[in-house]
Amino acid sequence: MIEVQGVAKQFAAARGGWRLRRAAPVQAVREVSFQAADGRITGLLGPNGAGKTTTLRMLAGLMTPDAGTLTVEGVDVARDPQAAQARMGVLSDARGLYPRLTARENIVYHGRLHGMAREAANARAESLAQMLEMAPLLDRRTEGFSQGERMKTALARALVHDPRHIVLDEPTNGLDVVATRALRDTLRWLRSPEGGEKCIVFSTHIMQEVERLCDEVVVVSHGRTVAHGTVDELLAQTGERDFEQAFVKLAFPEVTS
Ligand SMILES: Nc1ncnc2c1ncn2[C@@H]1O[C@H](COP(=O)(O)OP(=O)(O)OP(=O)(O)O)[C@@H](O)[C@H]1O
Repeated sequence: MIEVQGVAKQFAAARGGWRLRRAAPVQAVREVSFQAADGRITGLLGPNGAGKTTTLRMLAGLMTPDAGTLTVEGVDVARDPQAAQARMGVLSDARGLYPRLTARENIVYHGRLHGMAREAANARAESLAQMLEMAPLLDRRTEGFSQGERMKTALARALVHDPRHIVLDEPTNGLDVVATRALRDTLRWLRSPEGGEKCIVFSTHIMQEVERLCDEVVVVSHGRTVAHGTVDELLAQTGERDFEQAFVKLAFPEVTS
């Protein structure tokens, strides 16, 4: 279970050009709260700039919140980032692969960072490659990989230590329809009892992604959680039949009221 309670994050924004005056700080996240249960796929849905990536970076322990708490299986991410990271697989927006290493080396290296023995990490890389249909890629250097190949490698790397919690930032970005379907199938399997009933959180601004995949939806707008529920609950709450219309009502009340 992942719990995010009242998190906030501000960035100091520097003004560019020859005028080195200070610009107003950016309040990227104002008050985001949600719970994500095991065996469920929870989607963080919001427009561009809503604060999704910043929230997931705080959850991954890559930056500390100014306020609020984030816990993974009860472990406070800010207090004990290593223990929280051991329980989490993170696919960040920047896939961040080492281009000179092969896909296998990228995956095994990550497993080693999580304390796995080389043989165990290698065996896991092989089984993940089968599951993600990327076996032919395993021994190629990742330099020059396509978006889809990069995503699969990064996902295998995130899953190498068999984490109970999986956090993905816009995982379908740049993927074609076949790769997107394969990713959806993988996430559904990871949610199932056979796949280990993982707790899966992912961010997106794609409505169809949420309708097809999510058990729970957290709508984030202007740095705040503005709604949380199943797709059907959000439709009922807004009195809409079309989810895109419901989302616009929830995320941009100033436009629709
Ligand atoms: N390092 C940073 N420095 C300054 N401002 C930042 C920084 N990171 C994010 N922001 C700002 O914080 C706000 C929220 O950004 P964030 O990337 O979290 O949104 P998002 O919901 O993921 O958007 P998108 O869907 O476009 O990726 C934006 O206005 C962004 O410009």
